[in-house]
Amino acid sequence: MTDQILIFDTTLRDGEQSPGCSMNLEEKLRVAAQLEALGVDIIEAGFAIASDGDFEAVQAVAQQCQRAVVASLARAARADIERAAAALKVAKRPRIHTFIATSPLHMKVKLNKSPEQVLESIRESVSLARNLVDDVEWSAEDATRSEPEFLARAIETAIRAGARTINLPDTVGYATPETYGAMFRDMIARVSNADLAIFSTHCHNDLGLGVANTLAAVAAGARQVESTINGIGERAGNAAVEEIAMALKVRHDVLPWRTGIVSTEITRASRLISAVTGMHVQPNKAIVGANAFAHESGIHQDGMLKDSSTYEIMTPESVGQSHSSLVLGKHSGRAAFKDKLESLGYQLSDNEFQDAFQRFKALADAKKQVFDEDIVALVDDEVLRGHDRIQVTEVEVYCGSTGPQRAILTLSIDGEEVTAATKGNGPVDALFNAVKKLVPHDEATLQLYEVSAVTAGADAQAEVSVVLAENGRTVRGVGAHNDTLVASARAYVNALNKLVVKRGRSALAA
Ligand SMILES: CC(=O)SCCNC(=O)CCNC(=O)[C@H](O)C(C)(C)COP(=O)(O)OP(=O)(O)OC[C@H]1O[C@@H](n2cnc3c(N)ncnc32)[C@H](O)[C@@H]1OP(=O)(O)O
Ligand SMILES: CC(C)C(=O)C(=O)O
Repeated sequence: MTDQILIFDTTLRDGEQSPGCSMNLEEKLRVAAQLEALGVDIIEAGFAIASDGDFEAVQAVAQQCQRAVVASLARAARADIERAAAALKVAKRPRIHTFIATSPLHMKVKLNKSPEQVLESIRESVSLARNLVDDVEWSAEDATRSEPEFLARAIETAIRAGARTINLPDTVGYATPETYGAMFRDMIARVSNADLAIFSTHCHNDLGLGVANTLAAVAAGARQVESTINGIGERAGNAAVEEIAMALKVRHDVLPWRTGIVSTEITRASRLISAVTGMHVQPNKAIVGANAFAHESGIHQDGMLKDSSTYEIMTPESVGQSHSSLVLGKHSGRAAFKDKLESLGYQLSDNEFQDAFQRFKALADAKKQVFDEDIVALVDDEVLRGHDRIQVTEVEVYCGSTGPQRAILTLSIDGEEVTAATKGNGPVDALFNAVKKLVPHDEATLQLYEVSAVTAGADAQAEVSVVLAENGRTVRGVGAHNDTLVASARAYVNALNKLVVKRGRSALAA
């Protein structure tokens, strides 16, 4: 038995059955082009009878595809099969994929047919399809809830009628790896003409087992797998092609099968599907999630900096991503912080580094994500005020709709702490009055007070600029903090320090 697994991509058919994921013709053509670049073997382009739009899409994809087989789905009904054949007329390699349910529940309740009538439908539909195209796939819908005895008879009938691919879907995601693998082993052994067909998997993710079930079926002899990009599909979705392909690649030691998937095209395919369907990939999704190659915790980041194989079982490049990322947050340690500072062009002394790290940890505690701009603001702020004689130690502000607003400010002046409580017309005014009370500078006037956010988000750091003028001297102070008022106090005091320097080294008062 070959070790090559055919990849049947049904993003354009079952994937499109995800609520809200309809794609227009132009989008389907772009997706089909990317699926060919990705190296899938069969593209299920749609369900030709479903609508004129679906017919046109199947036809256009069939016309465009150069290498992949193009399939259309069809019920066990003459009109469906003839419509599929018509849409596929222009295909280089057409396939009709016809299906009917084989479980007692579906046959009785949904189809209102006896098992014998279903067998007759299989005979008729597959024969008709075979008269129209050479390549016919037959699916036993709800195979995993079908009686094994009857399922085997149905498969035998489909193969005898000319189907060369037999798909045994877990339509409602009910199987487990053990039961799904056992079903394939059982059918391949039991069906007398099984050797004439390729057996195929089609797994839904209702219990989150789609990929595990697919791999179990491959181990049991399936040689085609049906899946979708990003795992989109009816209800909880289908098995994700990128997960299957990478599992086979990364764990080839225990999963000794190959696919034609060009893994470096995976990320491009995933992003295209997200863009055209508007269905975003969850960040922690395997292979293609935004966090799949992102590391936040210090111990992992330290390991990654020493050797990426400590915490990555595949490289981001192997799935088409440019690099891993070390995301700075409250779990990060010194190694990652130092690496980030170096990449931003900073060379700090040991003391400066330790101070900056303390402040980074405090910021990370208060903020969900620390961006590069935050680090720049934080370090610049630290370096700027490192030698200031007047430092902001503590800020407390009481504000609200009923004034006057009040501030309690503690400054350290040449190492000595002093505190003042003041009122003002607004919290910033109250704060600046406190500075004036602690370090009188009556001749200085505030020329500018400006606040901007360092990054996006309600928890962004504020960067404040203050310009003070005194007797023809103008100085600008800046301050950054995730509390705008603390940033304001720092900016004002930074400007004041510069004024003191301009006055002459020892003169705190004008
Ligand atoms: C497991 C799967 O994913 S199967 C694919 C599911 N995908 C889709 O259904 C998307 C496209 N579907 C459609 O556009 C429409 O359902 C159509 C055009 C196929 C059919 O539309 P309608 O004729 O209005 O029928 P409707 O959808 O209401 O009901 C389905 C009919 O198909 C019958 N049917 C279901 N499966 C099959 C089958 N494999 N073979 C034959 N008949 C079937 C049902 O018994 C029902 O027949 P009834 O009307 O005599 O009771
Ligand atoms: C039509 C078949 C292949 C299907 O989509 C399913 O059973 O889930």
